[in-house]
Amino acid sequence: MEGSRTTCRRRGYADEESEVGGNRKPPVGLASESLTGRELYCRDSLLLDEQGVGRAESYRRNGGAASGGLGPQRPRLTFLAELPSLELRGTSIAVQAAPRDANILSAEDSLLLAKIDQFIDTASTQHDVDTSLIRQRAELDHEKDVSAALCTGIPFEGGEVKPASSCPEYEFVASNGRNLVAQTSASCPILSHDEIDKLRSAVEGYWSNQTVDQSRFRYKRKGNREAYLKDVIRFSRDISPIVDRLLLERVYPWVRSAFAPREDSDEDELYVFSSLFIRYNATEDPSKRKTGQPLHKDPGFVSVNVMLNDDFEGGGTWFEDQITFESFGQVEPKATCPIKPVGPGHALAHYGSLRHAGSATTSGVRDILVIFISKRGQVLYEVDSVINADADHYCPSCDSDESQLVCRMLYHRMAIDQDSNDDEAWHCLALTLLEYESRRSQRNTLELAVACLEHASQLAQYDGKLLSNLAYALGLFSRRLERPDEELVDRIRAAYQLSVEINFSVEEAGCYAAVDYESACLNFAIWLYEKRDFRGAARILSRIEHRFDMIAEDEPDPESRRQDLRDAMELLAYCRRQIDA
Ligand SMILES: O=C(O)CCC(=O)C(=O)O
Ligand SMILES: [Fe+2]
Repeated sequence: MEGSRTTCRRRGYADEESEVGGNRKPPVGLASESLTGRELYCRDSLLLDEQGVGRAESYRRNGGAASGGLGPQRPRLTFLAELPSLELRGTSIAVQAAPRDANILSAEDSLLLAKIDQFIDTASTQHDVDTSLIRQRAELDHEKDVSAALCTGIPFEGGEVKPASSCPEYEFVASNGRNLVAQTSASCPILSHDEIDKLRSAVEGYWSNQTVDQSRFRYKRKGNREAYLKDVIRFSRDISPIVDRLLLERVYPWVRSAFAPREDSDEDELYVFSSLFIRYNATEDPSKRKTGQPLHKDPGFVSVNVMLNDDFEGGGTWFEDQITFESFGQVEPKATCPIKPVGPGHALAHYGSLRHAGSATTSGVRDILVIFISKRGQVLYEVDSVINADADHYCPSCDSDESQLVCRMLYHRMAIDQDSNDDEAWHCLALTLLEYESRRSQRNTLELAVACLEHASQLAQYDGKLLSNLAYALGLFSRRLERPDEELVDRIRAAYQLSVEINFSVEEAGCYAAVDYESACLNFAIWLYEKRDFRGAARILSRIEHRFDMIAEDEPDPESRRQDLRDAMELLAYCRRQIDA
């Protein structure tokens, strides 16, 4: 749940003034900083931190969902297969589907990884970083996760192979032609009405027993709540048999059948890494901004999302893969319609690594139970998510910012090792390289970062944030060239354009993407302004002209969003004056 990759933090590496057309001055009235505000999205924590909790909890609080591709586990580094080709021409991008179910790299990608390894190797020697400690720590963390899950009393799958009859009937909801989301069939709810009633009243009891609102999710709205399943069980023991039955007789057999043919090993055993009741409450939301979750990946292997009621409007889960290139420019139901289970007691199940969002509940209250299923033996399964969440303080032994950055690079590199199709691992690695580059300019760092971003964009064709960062990095790259060629300029334009359209589609689907959308528009416009394309810049900026009213005070950082919009409006006014002149 929660968290996701929404946050944008201004990064300090874009201090250049415009050099286009000999105009080295910012436009009248526009502070030079605002022109340098090309942001790199960073995927660090969105949620408040707290000490002394197990990782499954701190994960949610820290916004670990922001990150790590925790997809199906695959063997470590294997080589050679085709990755999709990304062609950017004009403003359209033609992409072939990524072969997600193979952890395989082309010779070219292996070469890229070898260069990255060499880079990290040199940097860790320079900064005296002990890379083996990092690996050990990740393994230890995994052991702690499993022990913490054992302590909850929530049952693990066990070794016994269940009869086929115990698996609920289900069908796949095609997502871009691939079988990635399953839903239970109409005749086969996984919870009865009676069970739902018991679970909901246990949660209500748990909540009403809390003297203070303990919710720690930053995206929470007034009236929204969440509760860990394990805490609710501790509060109300009589729901234990319902949970046991749900997991042992329904959820585990379903996840097995749909996503995980059984391997012959204990290590393969499924367990609940974390599970939460979530209440989206649109009736108490004073901002009327509705209530949902921004795009994110989940921790673990497969997520099961159980519907507990249906007397609300809006809501549902929306998957980034529902976007198609054909859908831009038109409101296409397939792209904008979130998926809902067929009724209360029914569920969706999807790979945790499939980026998704909770679409806004527009009226009433929507209750769901989300269950994050992991595999016992996947030592590094959570590496990337936790690193994303904890990147800045994961390595207390690092005594400098640079050595921290080297640690982060290594973490992301480990995540790629584990799942070479983890687009966010490539993306995060690129951002870390860029940050390192901004502190310590070193040959080839920018090139490596761009190559990682390109690679990530082949794996995740519909990631608006990624495309904006790719365009930004390519922009940095092109400034270093004496004469950037047309093709590069076209690529930057196409990536920005696509980022804007994708973020627009995400909003159309009822999901929160405001900061991403506005930043993509602003960054694109700044780039166009630098090219003295005032009309183009004005066209893009006019898309975000009337959005001040959409900012609510309970957003994570309303002031920085307001500042971005102010900058955008100043630039828009300047561009319009240029057009009129
Ligand atoms: O609201 C939804 O359906 C999405 C929930 C979700 O993605 C989560 O809790 O991780
Ligand atoms: Fe989720």
